[in-house]
Amino acid sequence: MTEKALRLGTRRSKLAMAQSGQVADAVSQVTGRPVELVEITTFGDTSREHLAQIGGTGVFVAALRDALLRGEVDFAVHSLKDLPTAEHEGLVVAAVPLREDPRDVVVARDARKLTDLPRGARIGTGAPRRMAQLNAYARTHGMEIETVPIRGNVDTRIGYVRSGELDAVVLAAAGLNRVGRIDEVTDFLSVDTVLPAPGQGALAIECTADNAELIAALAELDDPFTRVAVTAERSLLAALEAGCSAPVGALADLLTDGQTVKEMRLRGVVGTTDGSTLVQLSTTGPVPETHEAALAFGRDIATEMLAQGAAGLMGERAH
Ligand SMILES: NCc1[nH]cc(CCC(=O)O)c1CC(=O)O
Repeated sequence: MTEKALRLGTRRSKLAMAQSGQVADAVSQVTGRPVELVEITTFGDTSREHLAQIGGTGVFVAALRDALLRGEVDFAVHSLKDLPTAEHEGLVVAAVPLREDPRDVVVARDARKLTDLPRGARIGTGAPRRMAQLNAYARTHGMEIETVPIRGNVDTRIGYVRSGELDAVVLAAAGLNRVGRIDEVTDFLSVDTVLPAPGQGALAIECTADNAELIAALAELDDPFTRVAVTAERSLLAALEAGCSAPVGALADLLTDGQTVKEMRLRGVVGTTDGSTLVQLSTTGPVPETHEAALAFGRDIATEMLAQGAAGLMGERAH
């Protein structure tokens, strides 16, 4: 006798299907139940407009959440960096699994690294955060680059390089890993060069708040430090009142002394897309032991960033 399958709501994109498939296997293991993928089309999948022009956060997320709240699916998997920072009534993030590589990477023609792209190289990215930091890096390293706004799935974006239309594109390592194309990376960008988006590389497994049994089972897939880190990063983002398409980077990591964990470091950056101005900050402190403490960690650095003029740099975010 087989138990009733759990329904996992997922977008249809290759990346969403890959990460949903991986989570489905893990959930099947901890619950002992089969997991069935239910495809849901989102506004983000059908809109031809640039994400930055759509403006609002979470365009990919809304349809999945509607399906959860209507009871059409039992849980959903989101890329944490695409999840709005505000909590959603009636839903809970039941697990944040261990984060994978948070870095941004370059896929360039002729196996080039960022530093050996030709003068005037055209680099594709739709993210103001990436534009701001790439342009800032170019300015301070005597490079001439042109950032070109693009969007689309991994295949489309890498396609611009293969067709010769662009010299390089910048993507998240985690996404390429999940769709099995990490071998095409020609440069892993140091987070000192490009700080990733808050939550990049991490997933959120969400279900309805009344599903106690599933919440308890999913808790086994939670990685406590990843959750603390992304909570602090997202709190920074929220305190800057910036959305997912804002030019904000943030990354929390652990500072260790040999084997002993000493402190948590949280780095944040915000800038203008032309890279002429960046506000960058880094703070360290005791690893937060509560959700509240993780939120405060992010809020505090955001306050400092605002004091250094961060707000004025985000005026361009809406359109
Ligand atoms: N912006 C879209 C997006 N949302 C999540 C990922 C994959 C990486 C992740 O889960 O953090 C990507 C692709 C990318 O930025 O290259």
